[in-house]
Amino acid sequence: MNQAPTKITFFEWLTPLVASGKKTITIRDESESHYVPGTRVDVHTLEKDKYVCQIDIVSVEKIGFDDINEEHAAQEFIPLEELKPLIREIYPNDEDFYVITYTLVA
Ligand SMILES: CC(=O)Nc1ccn([C@H]2C[C@H](O)[C@@H](CO)O2)c(=O)n1
Repeated sequence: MNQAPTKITFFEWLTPLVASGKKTITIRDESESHYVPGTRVDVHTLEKDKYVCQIDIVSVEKIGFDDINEEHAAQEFIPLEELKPLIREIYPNDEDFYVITYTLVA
């Protein structure tokens, strides 16, 4: 049986939003969707693998690209008109994504 992942990376420029508790979701492709609700995960920067903080995974829910909306943007703490192009840039060929909801560990 596969183990639940214990680490997630974010672009360095996004990590202050995660560490402050302002950003409460991330939208990833299938390859990064295997987080398990109820587990605790270490946040690192993607670029330098620097430890940032810990988060608890709340839920992992499948979503289509076209269904990403203002509510997701608010939870991402990124304007929707920036969020959707960013996701397209990271994942140019995907239509199905996963909303990973988490809480910051104090
Ligand atoms: C390896 C990789 O893809 N890392 C990612 C992917 C996405 N993000 C952020 C960017 C947006 O806030 C959301 C939407 O995908 O997640 C990231 O920080 N690192």
